[in-house]
Amino acid sequence: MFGRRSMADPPAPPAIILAGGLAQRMGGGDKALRMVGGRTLLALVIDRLASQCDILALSANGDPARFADYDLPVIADPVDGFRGPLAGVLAGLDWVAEHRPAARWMLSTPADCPFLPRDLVARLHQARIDQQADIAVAASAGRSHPVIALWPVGLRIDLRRALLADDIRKVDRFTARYPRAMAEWPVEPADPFFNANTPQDLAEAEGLAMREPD
Ligand SMILES: Nc1nc2c(ncn2[C@@H]2O[C@H](COP(=O)(O)OP(=O)(O)OP(=O)(O)O)[C@@H](O)[C@H]2O)c(=O)[nH]1
Ligand SMILES: [Mg+2]
Repeated sequence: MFGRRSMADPPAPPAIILAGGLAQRMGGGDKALRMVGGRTLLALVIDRLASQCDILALSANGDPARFADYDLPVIADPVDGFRGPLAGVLAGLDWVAEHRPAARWMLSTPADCPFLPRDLVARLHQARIDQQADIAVAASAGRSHPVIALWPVGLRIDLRRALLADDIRKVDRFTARYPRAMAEWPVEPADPFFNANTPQDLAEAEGLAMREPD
């Protein structure tokens, strides 16, 4: 029947906000704590995700005290020596398996996308169901955003092996091994996946934030 799902809506997933990178293009330090419109990127991401997710956790290394204002669990990357967003995804999946054992899915997003869509989880789940895929990835303007994705928690076993044994670092290279759904968002009036990599991007985000309704 049109407009009706064959299954009950999946419960809101836990989400991991990736903030464990070196932010080299930003000049180093914590990109997540850089300001846009008087608020940190992290605060803006939390605002976008809180109503869509069961619990939020932050993927970051070093002293967690610098994130104390946000009242989130802070999860360090595994110490096996691999780096990159997949290390944060794996740490997140392991954390979810331990702390949310009933959860089947986990959302990942970067900490530097301040305008994430409010229907991110709903549309990723729908894409996964419609396209009969294991992983759902966000896209805009015909480009996928590999770290903005819905992951099955059970994939952590394969992911650990891919990182340790196969030396896989690129998110795309790993997810390409599985049936993968894409959910595309419109870029008008603005790309919801705008991400801030450089100080110039922060200045651009200021302008975009002023046009946002909230
Ligand atoms: N947990 C974790 N997250 C990472 C790691 N590397 C990148 N990320 C996160 O993945 C997301 C996308 O990465 P980038 O936009 O390249 O961020 P970045 O690596 O900090 O920035 P650059 O050094 O300028 O490339 C960001 O939210 C990063 O914080 C990592 O080694 N561990
Ligand atoms: Mg990087």
